[in-house]
Amino acid sequence: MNYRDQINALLDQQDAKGQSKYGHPLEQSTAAITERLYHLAEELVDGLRYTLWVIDKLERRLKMQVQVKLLNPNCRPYRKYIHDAGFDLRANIPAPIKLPPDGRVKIGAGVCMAIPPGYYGDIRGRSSLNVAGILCPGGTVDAGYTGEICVVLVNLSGEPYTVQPYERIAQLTITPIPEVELVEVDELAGSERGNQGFGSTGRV
Ligand SMILES: O=c1ccn([C@H]2C[C@H](O)[C@@H](COP(=O)(O)OP(=O)(O)OP(=O)(O)O)O2)c(=O)[nH]1
Repeated sequence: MNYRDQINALLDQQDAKGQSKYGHPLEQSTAAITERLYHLAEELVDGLRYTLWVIDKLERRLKMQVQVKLLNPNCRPYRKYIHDAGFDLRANIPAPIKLPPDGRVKIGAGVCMAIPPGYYGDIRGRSSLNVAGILCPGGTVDAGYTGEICVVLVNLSGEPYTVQPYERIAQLTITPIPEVELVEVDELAGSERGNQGFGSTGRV
């Protein structure tokens, strides 16, 4: 019997006017039903909690765990929404840094990560900074690299840019790498594109 049926069965013990069908005084009958309903509600909440706990456990089984060591508690990699591709990396700097036009800088992100074999950390720009002309040329964090992750920024905005302490300056995705073996040959198998590249297909 589901909970709704159990509740209705309890209520059925009283007639439409609230009188007990079994001859118990009204107060006694109502108190007994209310108490039983409280117990049902407790069982329901308990069942719900357990279900959520099991869902969480099952979901964790699907997740790859990556060890993270924070060099600064303000630099925890940040993901605003659970399905975001990247974790934002922050500038681990105690004071603002001025980046002149055309200047470039390497900034520690205050975090080390043990990226598992078969994956790499792909450092990419944030669109908000890209559009402002503060570009991250990208970087590769190899599995096995345990030093501080650093971010390179280049100022192509034409104006000075001040990087603030703990500002989110780039993002890092954890990206799978296919197993690859390079096989040396004298000639590559032919293809339609051949050696045409660098704009050979035109602009439009
Ligand atoms: O933007 C970057 C690029 C690299 N690294 C770290 C992680 C990476 O595993 C290591 C080496 O990077 P990469 O192989 O790109 O540099 P390299 O110039 O080829 O140096 P190495 O001779 O150390 O491989 O430096 C960063 O923290 N940020």
